[in-house]
Amino acid sequence: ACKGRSSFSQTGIVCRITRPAILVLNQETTKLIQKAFQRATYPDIKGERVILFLGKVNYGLYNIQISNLSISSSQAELKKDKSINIAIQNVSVIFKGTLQYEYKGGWLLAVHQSVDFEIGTSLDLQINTQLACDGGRVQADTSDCFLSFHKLHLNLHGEKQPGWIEQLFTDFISFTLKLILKGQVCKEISVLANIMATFVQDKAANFLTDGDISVDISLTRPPVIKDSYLESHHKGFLTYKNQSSGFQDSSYTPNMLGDSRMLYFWFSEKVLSSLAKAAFLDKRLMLTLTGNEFKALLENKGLDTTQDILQEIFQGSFRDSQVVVRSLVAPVITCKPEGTIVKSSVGVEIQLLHPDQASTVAFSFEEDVVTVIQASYEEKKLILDLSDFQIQHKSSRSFSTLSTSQESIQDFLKTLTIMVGIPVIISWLEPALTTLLNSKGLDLFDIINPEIITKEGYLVLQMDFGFPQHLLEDFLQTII
Ligand SMILES: CCc1cc(Oc2ccnc(N(Cc3cccc(OC(F)(F)C(F)F)c3)C[C@@H](O)C(F)(F)F)n2)ccc1Cl
Repeated sequence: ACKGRSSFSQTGIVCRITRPAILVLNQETTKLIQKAFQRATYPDIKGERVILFLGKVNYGLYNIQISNLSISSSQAELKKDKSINIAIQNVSVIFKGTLQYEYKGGWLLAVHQSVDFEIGTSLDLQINTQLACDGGRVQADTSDCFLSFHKLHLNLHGEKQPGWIEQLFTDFISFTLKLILKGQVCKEISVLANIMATFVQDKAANFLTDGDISVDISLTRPPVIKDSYLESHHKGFLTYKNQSSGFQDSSYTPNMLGDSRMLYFWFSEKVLSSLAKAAFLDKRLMLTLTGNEFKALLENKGLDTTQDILQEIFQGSFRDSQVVVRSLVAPVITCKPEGTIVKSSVGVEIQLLHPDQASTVAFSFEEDVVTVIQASYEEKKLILDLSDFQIQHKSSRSFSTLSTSQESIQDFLKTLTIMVGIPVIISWLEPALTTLLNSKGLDLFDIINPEIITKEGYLVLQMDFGFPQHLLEDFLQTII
């Protein structure tokens, strides 16, 4: 994935992160930069110089460590078709270590000194991050990384040291130290950036996997960076029991998403349909009600449970029976401005339970159902509203003679499907999907005013968010 031509045609999902989101995410940049400084290792700096009147002096700065680090502020901005530029001001660091030097004094005199030092520095950092695609995964390239030093000041402990040390530090050591700092800190930043990219990729992949069902989120092209947003394009193919099924979808265009909300997710209806298909194949689209639950549902919809037809089907007792509702085919999902349209064929079986005998089917019927659903997400719960429906009676079979006429049976079943069938399926789906999303940790995110919008052929999730502290803590744990 990703090598060569940009294949819009394979894109099933697009994630767009806009400038307002970058500003929120930037709040935590300083923590990551601190981590980079702390992780960096600072090698010893050794050398020898000929010093006037002293001859050849061997010196070395050993065990250089950070003793104090503070960062004042950072800015992040998007550079169209180029990079995410992060500028960090006034990083002030204090390094400590031991300076050792020796030289041959007069003909016998050899001087060997070791003195603790502190080096105070203050610098600015500029990281121009480019996003690329590497084997279908997001890769962050932070090689365009540089430091500019405001000050570099050596402070030697103990009694007054000879002036030539200060000179040596100013002329030479500070130059070497700057090189080392730039090399080590920029290397750590690159390491952290790629650990972060991997972390998000893996978290995202986990988010879109449940049991044998998963969505292939490999990139179909390198992430795109514009002035007001950046976005990644993903296949969105379904993988069920390791069988991947693709689709051709060339419908995404950038103007389908805005840039006023922080986060946008674009889903092709084909992705939704293939998820429904996987759920069907995975035998998830069925639910069983006890006779009493069914009776209670009828009652709270005001249906008369004593009418003949029910008495005949249930043979007088709801108690020893159960109602199995299931999808007979993979539902087909399409998106329209009115909502998400779900076309499916529903089978209902009324089974009589006999003590220590197999249950028998007393009655069964099938209906072709088309429903228009509007989804929303409030208080960390998914809400599915039925905005329209169509029912086509397909067939019904009774395993005992019914006195009621075929005509009125069909009417009754239609009413049953409308009044009970569809509502019970929706009120089962809502918590089931909410539970699934929360099992992935969605409820941990601070999602602000999420909107679920359907248009011709696609669905858009758009939202603002509070910084996912839990995610950063998770991430910082993964890096020692
Ligand atoms: C879970 C959201 C999601 C991630 C996808 O895959 C990836 C893979 C790599 N990077 C991304 N980015 C988008 C993104 C935005 C918000 C959250 C998020 O994941 C997460 F942080 F919530 C994770 F913990 F689940 C991922 C980033 C990509 O757009 C960029 F910026 F790197 F180019 N998405 C594909 C679809 C969906 Cl719905």
